Amino acid sequence: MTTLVANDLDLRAGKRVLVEKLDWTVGAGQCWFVYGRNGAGKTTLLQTLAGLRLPDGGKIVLDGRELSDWSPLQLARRRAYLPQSRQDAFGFTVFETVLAARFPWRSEGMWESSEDRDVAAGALKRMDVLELAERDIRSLSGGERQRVAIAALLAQDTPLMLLDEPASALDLAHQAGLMRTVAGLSREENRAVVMVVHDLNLAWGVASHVLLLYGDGTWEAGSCEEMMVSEKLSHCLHYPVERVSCGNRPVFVSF
Ligand SMILES: Nc1ncnc2c1ncn2[C@@H]1O[C@H](COP(=O)(O)OP(=O)(O)OP(=O)(O)O)[C@@H](O)[C@H]1O
Repeated sequence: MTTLVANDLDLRAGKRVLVEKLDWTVGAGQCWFVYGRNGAGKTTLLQTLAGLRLPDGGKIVLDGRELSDWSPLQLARRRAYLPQSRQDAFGFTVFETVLAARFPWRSEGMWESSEDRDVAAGALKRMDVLELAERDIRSLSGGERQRVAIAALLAQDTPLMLLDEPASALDLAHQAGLMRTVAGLSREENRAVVMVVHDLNLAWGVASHVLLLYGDGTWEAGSCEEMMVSEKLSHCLHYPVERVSCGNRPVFVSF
């Protein structure tokens, strides 16, 4: 059962305080959405949670051990991180790209096992890109490339998943499919998920919790029901957001 704890966490960028004294726990089976306007510090937070950047104060503890005490290999088996953007310098195939995410699990030598190949193929299928397996990664559209990147994250098969704007390049149907996948990962597979998304309507029904970053160091964290209310969202996004009812679910609108 994985647990990620931010303890008195400070994040800064130059002279700006992005996050101050964040005390926050992400548990197995929880799905956290992180909201904030551009520059609020969402990516900085995810990079810090992934262990790719040191905190400016406080600490992050994963499964009882401070993040900086984990070896890169141990960490790669515990958490997967989807960055906001990526560049492909080499002409690997889609399948090779996803297979590379299995590297932390290769027990002996450099060669992948049949299990690694099965997991990679399963992740590609789950993201609806299996038919692209033999294509040069550089030939994909933006949305296809994004789905392959998410497949690589799934293939890494970690109890903690950190995703930075995974839905940004996806069409409506694939956004919905991604949200179903994420909901399944947290609810059925008991993974801990932290996700940055700008679309408020994608969160409902998928997120169990929401972290609001107000951009001046302050923050609020709580259940989806508590956090996703007009007043808090409008304050967080510096733009009026109305929560209205549509059938039996709320919809978030702004003009
Ligand atoms: N090396 C740096 N020096 C100064 N400022 C920086 C540096 N790196 C990041 N920043 C600033 O830190 C702030 C937070 O950046 P971050 O990428 O975390 O924001 P974000 O909430 O993810 O934004 P977006 O929604 O645009 O992706 C931004 O204002 C950014 O310009």
